[in-house]
Amino acid sequence: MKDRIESSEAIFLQSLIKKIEKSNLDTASSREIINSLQKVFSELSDLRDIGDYLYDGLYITDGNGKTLYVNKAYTRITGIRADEVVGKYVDELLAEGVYLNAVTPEVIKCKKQVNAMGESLKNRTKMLITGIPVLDEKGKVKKVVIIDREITELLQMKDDLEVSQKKMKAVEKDKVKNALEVEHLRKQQLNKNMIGNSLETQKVMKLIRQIAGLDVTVLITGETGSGKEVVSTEIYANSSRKDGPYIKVNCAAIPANLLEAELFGYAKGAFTGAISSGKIGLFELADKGTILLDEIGDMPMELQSKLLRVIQHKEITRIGGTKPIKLDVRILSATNCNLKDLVKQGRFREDLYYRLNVFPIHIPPLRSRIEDIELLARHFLDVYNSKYAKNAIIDKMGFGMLQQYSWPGNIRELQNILERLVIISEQSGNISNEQLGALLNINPSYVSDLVVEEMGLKEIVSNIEKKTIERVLAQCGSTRKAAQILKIDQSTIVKKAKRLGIGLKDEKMHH
Ligand SMILES: Nc1ncnc2c1ncn2[C@@H]1O[C@H](COP(=O)(O)OP(=O)(O)OP(=O)(O)O)[C@@H](O)[C@H]1O
Repeated sequence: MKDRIESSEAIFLQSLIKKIEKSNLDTASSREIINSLQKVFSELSDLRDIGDYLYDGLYITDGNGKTLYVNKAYTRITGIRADEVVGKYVDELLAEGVYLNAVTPEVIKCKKQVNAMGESLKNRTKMLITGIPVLDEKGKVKKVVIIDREITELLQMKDDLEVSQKKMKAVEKDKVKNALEVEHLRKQQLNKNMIGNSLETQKVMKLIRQIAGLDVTVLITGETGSGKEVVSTEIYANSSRKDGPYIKVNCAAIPANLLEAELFGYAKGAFTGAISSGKIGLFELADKGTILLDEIGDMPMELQSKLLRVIQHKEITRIGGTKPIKLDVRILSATNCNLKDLVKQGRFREDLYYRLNVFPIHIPPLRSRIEDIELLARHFLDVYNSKYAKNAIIDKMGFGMLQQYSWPGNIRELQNILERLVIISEQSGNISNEQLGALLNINPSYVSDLVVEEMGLKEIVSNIEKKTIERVLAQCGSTRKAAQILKIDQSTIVKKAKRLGIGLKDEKMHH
């Protein structure tokens, strides 16, 4: 430690001793001088201690760049010990390669404060270097004080900050992307027009157009899967509330004991186990918008009374709450039950039935709007072909079979069957009538009246001939064997194949 200021102390001491020797002083004066020398010593070591307490590195040179002092922090930051530099000129140290560059020469040259960024060659610590000149009364540089501030951590923090800022930006971007996707899906859902060109569907569409804009309560009835939710969405999408919320509640899917809390919410501390802050109900969520109460026939009696009050007073009270909350909600309800029958059986409140049934829309079952079937089937073929990257095709007879089926599950069932057909379809794209028949559980050879009307006997026979020859050829692999099975000449098979457009490529290859 002593080394660090040894040279400057030594010079100072030597000059003092010389002075004592030159001036023949008596012992008392000598003692006095020695006393003051000791005082200076102690002050110097005090200064040294103070320097060692500093957190920043301190490097002091004289006006010629000769290193006089470095503190402990300097060694900590740069990894350079005091004895490696004290007493040496900065130029010397640069030549030795202890430093790659230094600010001291620059400070001496311009006599001004110099700031620079540096990096220790020993331990790669990054630092901010400030060089300050100490000038004498003539303006000459007496000392240069260099302060080294370690900034590795600071730079690391800056890097970390940049990384987290980037992450935050990515999250923000994702949020925007997701919001756009949700909006896109919402629009897609809303724009998903009802498909159907039958007279019955056209009638339903006309009703929707008539009442969508009026704030009337609508009861939508129809068999399961017939499109009640589709109709409800169409009403909402074409109403003045289309920018407000659209809440769908399936009254049959929520257990009866939870339905009340779901619909009306509950107040703070309403019951043990409830969220202490209370819970907003679906009616409140639907404020300024539309609520669809699906499967309304499954609503428990006690809730029916509460719903009636909501409709009459246009306000709700949360469970356990005292304050009624005013609401502006359009109510649409849907059911596949006959509500009138339920009223007769005492399972549905008559007053509520009339309140809900202000405007009824009934959707006929799919089997009674046969004209819609091909259009819907083509639509679902497109949807699932693109979903599964397939090219499934249904021929005229196939459509005939679809029209023949009774569709107890209505459009949902048609949609499911089409999805399964696309999944099992071969690469060639053709869906065989056997496959279709197996899925519908009907005999494929059965020809519907509609097919008869549309195709005529000749085409029906050709069709059956083609399908049969194709199937037998696929089974036995040669025209010769197929001829045996079908009990006709081989040449007839070849001729028919040519006429009906049946490829015999595989067989040629076998020969
Ligand atoms: N006219 C239509 N055009 C296109 N798709 C339709 C049509 N009607 C119904 N669908 C489709 O059929 C499926 C069943 O329709 P939806 O859910 O509206 O029936 P639902 O009567 O509400 O059924 P549930 O009685 O089970 O509640 C849905 O996937 C829907 O998109």
